[in-house]
Amino acid sequence: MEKKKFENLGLSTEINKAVGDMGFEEATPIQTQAIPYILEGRDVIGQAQTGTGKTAAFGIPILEKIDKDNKNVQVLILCPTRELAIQVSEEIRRLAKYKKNIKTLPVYGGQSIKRQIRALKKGVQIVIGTPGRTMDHMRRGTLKLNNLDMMILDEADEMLNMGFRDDIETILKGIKGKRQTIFFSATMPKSILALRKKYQKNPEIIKVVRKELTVPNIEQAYFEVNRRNKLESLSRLIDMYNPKLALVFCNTRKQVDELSIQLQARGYFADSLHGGMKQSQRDRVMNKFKNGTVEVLVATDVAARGIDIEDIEIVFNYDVPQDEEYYVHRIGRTGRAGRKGRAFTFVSGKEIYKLKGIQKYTKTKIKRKQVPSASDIEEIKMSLLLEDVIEMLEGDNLSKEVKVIEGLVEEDYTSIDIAAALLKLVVEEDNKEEKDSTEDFGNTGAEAGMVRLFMNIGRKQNVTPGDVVGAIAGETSISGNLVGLIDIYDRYTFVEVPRENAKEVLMVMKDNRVKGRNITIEPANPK
Ligand SMILES: Nc1ncnc2c1ncn2[C@@H]1O[C@H](COP(=O)(O)OP(=O)(O)OP(=O)(O)O)[C@@H](O)[C@H]1O
Ligand SMILES: [Mg+2]
Repeated sequence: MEKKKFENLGLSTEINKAVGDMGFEEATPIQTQAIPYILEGRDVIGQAQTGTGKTAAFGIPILEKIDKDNKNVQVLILCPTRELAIQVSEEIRRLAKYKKNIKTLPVYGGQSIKRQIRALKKGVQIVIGTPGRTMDHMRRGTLKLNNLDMMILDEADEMLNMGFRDDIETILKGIKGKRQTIFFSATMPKSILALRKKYQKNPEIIKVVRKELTVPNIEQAYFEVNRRNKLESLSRLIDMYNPKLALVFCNTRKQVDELSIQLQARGYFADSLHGGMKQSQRDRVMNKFKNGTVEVLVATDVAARGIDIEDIEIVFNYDVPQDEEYYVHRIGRTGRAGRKGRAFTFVSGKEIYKLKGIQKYTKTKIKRKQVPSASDIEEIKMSLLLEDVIEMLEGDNLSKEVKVIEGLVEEDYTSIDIAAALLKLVVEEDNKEEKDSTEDFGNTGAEAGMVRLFMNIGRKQNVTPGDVVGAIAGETSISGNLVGLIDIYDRYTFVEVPRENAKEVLMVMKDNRVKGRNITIEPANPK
């Protein structure tokens, strides 16, 4: 496919420098094709696979076109989720690093509107917003779009979906005069293309998808599992592949919360992300996921589109997605910018038909695989270990170690026996470590020195976090030290307590002694 050096796209030195800092060597095909048209002022529809740099494909030309002496809003970028608005605005800021006097601002719900209003007043040229909050600002008159030159719909098919369409139309109606309109997405269903006449003039349609809609360097597989075995299957696959980060999609908020609690109880560093959470909580979880404190993020489709986190090595569809497009976007959270990735889908009962539909739509084959047994996992761990050994044999200087082994060989041991003994030691050590960490109160998803205890507070009572804290404090000696309650999800909750007090709190929970304010607390024991 056509690739080009950025220097040959006729861009400013500021942009070329920024792009170099970001480590981009060549423009991707969508960038090569879309940038010249956008610079020309044409309306564009761009479709390219997930993770192929669509953000910079519109970000670069808008930065080149901004009039930096004009402090009014010249560009509006609309995104379907808050996390995506934040991310797109960060990417544009990186691209604008050497462009002086260009101000960008993300505006989204859940963040203080006053702060956004203050920032808008100071003069902003590029606004990146979610539809709801953008409309809110337009109504208040704090976002004026009479100088707008360009409007971009990132994830355009989602934005023009029924759910968002009224908002988008209201926004469009509020914009007067000339305007360049640009749509980008990895999926462009026909129903959306049919709408283009309504919103665009003579658009250039750029399509750089190949035969299949999904990215070829993502290994796609499905597992036929009984609903009851999903959790165990997920745990085994995570243990087997040991991904740096994994993203697990469920279809409902309730399922997200339940699963993330069950994973935490099994000792995984897991957490939830969905639209029912407070924005501050969503931000905290996203940051923890990006820095690796959370390794397994369980999410609804709020995380399906656009999110770009390098270390996501596996995407799981714990539930088969409702829409075929969503399959493409969900699995596209891995295998970005040419990296490899894996996408595993759990299928139970009749869902196999949905999977057939997905394969037809994406024009890809999803292979059937078996969930590994416990002994498979040991074997696979061993072979992964041997891969590391081979890598070391090829790359590292081992002369010091070689000398030690030579000493042993002189004592009449064969090098094969020595290697086997070392392998056994490493595997045993590895298993021991795992056991230690599960005995350590099972679930330590917390910061250093803190332990998270998982509990079942019972479904019947209407309990508040205060009730639980109060109840535990009343029965233990650590009232002052009880640090926090991480929310109540349905009938489950966590407390974070200092490590040295964990045993005491756990004992109280185990004995089921806490009956303060009519609450029964016990350590939960999910299957
Ligand atoms: N020319 C390039 N060379 C290398 N990396 C790039 C290039 N352009 C963009 N990237 C990086 O590739 C990653 C994916 O880019 P981006 O998020 O824009 O993908 P996308 O096409 O919008 O995907 P999605 O459909 O999932 O939204 C980002 O980390 C981005 O910084
Ligand atoms: Mg994108």
